[in-house]
Amino acid sequence: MFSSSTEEVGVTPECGQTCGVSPNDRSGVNETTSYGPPSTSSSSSHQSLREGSSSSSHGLSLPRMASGQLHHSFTLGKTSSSVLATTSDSSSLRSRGGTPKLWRTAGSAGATGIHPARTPLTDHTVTSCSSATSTSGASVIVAVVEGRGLARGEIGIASLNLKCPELILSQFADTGAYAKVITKIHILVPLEILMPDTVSEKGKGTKLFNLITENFPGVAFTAIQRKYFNERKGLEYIQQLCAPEFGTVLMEVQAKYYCLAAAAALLKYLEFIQNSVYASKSLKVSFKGSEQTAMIDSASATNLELVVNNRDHRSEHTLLGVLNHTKTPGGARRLRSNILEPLVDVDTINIRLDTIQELLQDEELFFGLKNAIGHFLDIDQLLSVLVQIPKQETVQVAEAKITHVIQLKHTLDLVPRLRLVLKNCNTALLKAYSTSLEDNRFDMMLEQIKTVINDDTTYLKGSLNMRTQKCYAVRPNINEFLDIARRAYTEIVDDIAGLVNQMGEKYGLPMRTSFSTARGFFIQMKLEGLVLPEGKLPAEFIKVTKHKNNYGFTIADMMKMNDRCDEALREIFHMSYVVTCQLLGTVHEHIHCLYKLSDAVSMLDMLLSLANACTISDYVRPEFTDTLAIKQGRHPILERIVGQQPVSNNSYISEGSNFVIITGPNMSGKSTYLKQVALCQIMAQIGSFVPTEYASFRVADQIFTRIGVDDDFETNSSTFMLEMKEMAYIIHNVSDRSLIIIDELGRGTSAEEGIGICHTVCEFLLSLKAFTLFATHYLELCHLESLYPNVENQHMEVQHTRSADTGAESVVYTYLLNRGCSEERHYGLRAAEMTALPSNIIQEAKIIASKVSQQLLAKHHSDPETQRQRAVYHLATRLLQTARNSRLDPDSLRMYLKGLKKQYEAELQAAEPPASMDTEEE
Ligand SMILES: Nc1ncnc2c1ncn2[C@@H]1O[C@H](COP(=O)(O)OP(=O)(O)OP(=O)(O)O)[C@@H](O)[C@H]1O
Repeated sequence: MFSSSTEEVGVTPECGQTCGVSPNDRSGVNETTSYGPPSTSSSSSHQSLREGSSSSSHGLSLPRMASGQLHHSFTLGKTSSSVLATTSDSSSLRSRGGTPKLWRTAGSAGATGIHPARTPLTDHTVTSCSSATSTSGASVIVAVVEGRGLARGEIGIASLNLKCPELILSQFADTGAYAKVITKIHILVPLEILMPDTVSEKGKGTKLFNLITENFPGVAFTAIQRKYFNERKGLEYIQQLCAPEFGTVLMEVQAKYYCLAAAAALLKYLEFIQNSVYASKSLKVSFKGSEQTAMIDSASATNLELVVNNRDHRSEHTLLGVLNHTKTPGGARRLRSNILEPLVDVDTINIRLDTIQELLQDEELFFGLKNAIGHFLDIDQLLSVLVQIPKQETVQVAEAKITHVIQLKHTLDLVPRLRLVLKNCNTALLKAYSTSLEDNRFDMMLEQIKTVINDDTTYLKGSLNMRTQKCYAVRPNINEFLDIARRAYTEIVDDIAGLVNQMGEKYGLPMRTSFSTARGFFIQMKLEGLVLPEGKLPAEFIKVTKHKNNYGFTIADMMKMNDRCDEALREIFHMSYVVTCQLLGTVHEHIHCLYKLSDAVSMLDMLLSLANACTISDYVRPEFTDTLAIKQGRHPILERIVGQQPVSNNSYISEGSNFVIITGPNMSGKSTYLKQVALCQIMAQIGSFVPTEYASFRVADQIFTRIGVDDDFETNSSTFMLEMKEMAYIIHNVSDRSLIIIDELGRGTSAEEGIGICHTVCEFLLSLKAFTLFATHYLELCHLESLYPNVENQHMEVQHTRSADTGAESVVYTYLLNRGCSEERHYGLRAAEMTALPSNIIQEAKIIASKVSQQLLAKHHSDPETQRQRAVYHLATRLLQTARNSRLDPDSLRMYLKGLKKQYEAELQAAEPPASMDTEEE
């Protein structure tokens, strides 16, 4: 069967030379006439390559991490139910039976919560992961360790992306629901999680372990002996592996024992599972505390559909989908991680906004940059493979190495173009990137590469194209045997084209040569208008497949030629590998400048993407003040879904009015409005323009949401428990600079209890300076506005129309937000009227509902505690205003305060029982 990667070579029966592999295409290859003796014996070196000989025999001069670290590869699918004997040296970590002693996996996932199934981490896993957003594309291994005893709650995390050679460390305090750990791991999209084996001793897991296995059921979990979580070893590893330009991280982490311990276990584990080790001084190591970014817990990220759509995981109706116009995998990854962890530093945000503004104003720069960036490959992934030293040398490794050199050349070839585009830019960030790209290491590497690799060798899409590039990558006259092998290869390819010609003529059929990685060369024929001799395919056509509108097949001679072709290629790749290894050895010392390039390309790609989003819809540059003020804000995802501008709304939240209660009937747009505010806030904090006419934000250090899940997939009790857990998390973690979105709290229980919970939660949040938007169906909560000066009631307006024919009333949703509490009553019953419920039931329900609400209202107004609270808050507000505005002299102020005291006493007397005056006297 033909895969979609099947390529047509374009060889027509009359043009056998157009396979793209003709020697005429490669200047110089055919000109080689004298072949001196080989520098190494062709047969012996070839043999050693197959057998996985030591790299030194091929002159591979990349430094190894340490001697004695050439471990055997092993099968990861195997599990061991017991911890093998422990010894300290690394060689003893190797299992005699093939399973290393470093880790253990539980015998049964059910009993312990350990998931024994692990995804083998092979080269294939590394290279086949391409999605930046889905878990299927996961390539990050995370090690997590928690302090014990008094240090419980102190968490150390180390993670390494197999596609990006950056070791990220973090350490922070996290107790209770361990929301920070869970959120951090969610953001990393792990392929595998490592923890010390002590987290699940005797079948009983620690709270953190249970939470992690519950939250990441599809992620492989591996328990590693606790002794490998060794901070001293972690520090040694980092000293050994960290690239010099990131050396300052050592100062940051040297006393952060838990993240160092996690790093030790992670790096030791990676040594075993990957068939390679990281070269010395090659890794980017960074410490990411939680203070530089705003914290968005994973439930909130899900509620707001930041990177995944809740209904359809493949849908692009997410904030990432709206903003993602990136051209490179690195850019997409950066955008995703920024959305999940927006910035908190206003200066950095403004620098990004300046850049976007410049990109929007300067069309030439915008398109120039877009073109330059669009050709870059995944530089992180390239770096990752370049800084790893394979422990085995196989034909695949050799072929991959040549590809990496071609990719490196392709990448470096693009640098001058990028420099040129950035040359005349004005804003700080673009200037900084322009300066950082002036680094002459890029040119030095390219010069060195060009001494060995052909000038026109470049990265191309398509398996045959790349095969050709690899085949002719090394310049002629560098290795005589290579030139001979290439000549042989070219001849075989020409023979194949000739054979297809002959076959076409023999049977009078329109055949053409095709190529796919799986089949090699084969023959293709269009089904359309095909008249077969004797109505069937000739018997010598074998391995026939039918795909779409084509027959694919081969013949015995062609299969033999394919074998000869492969043999010639093996020779070519082997000899090219030796040359490219030597080349990489010489450029290796400069390779770290690619970290700079990767940073520049991913950031520029992300900013271009954000600028691009502004050209699709009308976005404006946000400001940062102490107030959240939005004029005509729109929901960015809804706008994308409906394809036209949704109804826009204003928002205003300030310190003096930091709690907004939003009421309105079902379907009136409350949830949409709440999410819109949070999404605009996040967009602004990643440095994006926002879908409004004007917007000012107060930087939020945390964004919390409590948004109801769909009733149909949660039972009432579990909905309620979830609500309570989410609220508990908010209450424990909220700060004065948080943004909180709460939608329909307390609906998973009785109305009375629901109102009680909402009331108490509101009062707690009202004591903070956090900005809160609280949507509810409990109209009783609107009275908080009269009790607290910082509460403001708003409602979603609806209109009623009556049909002239039937007299039936219907509701028109305006989606407009207005001041005050909703006037709508019993809208739930009105919604029920539209269903098949019998009318007598609805009438009865209306009567009961009206009685209950009258009783509740009367009870509330006569409640002494409510009156006392009202008096206290009136006094507090007046005192606050006086303190702020007063220019009174001391005597007048005293008189004024006495007056206030009398007024307060009078208000208190109206409430029963009388309250003590102690507090007020003070
Ligand atoms: N500003 C808007 N402009 C256009 N359409 C909107 C707007 N806001 C909401 N809608 C539409 O109305 C639908 C219902 O909105 P939403 O779910 O926000 O209502 P709600 O008041 O939260 O309802 P409920 O109380 O039942 O949860 C949305 O799915 C959306 O299609």
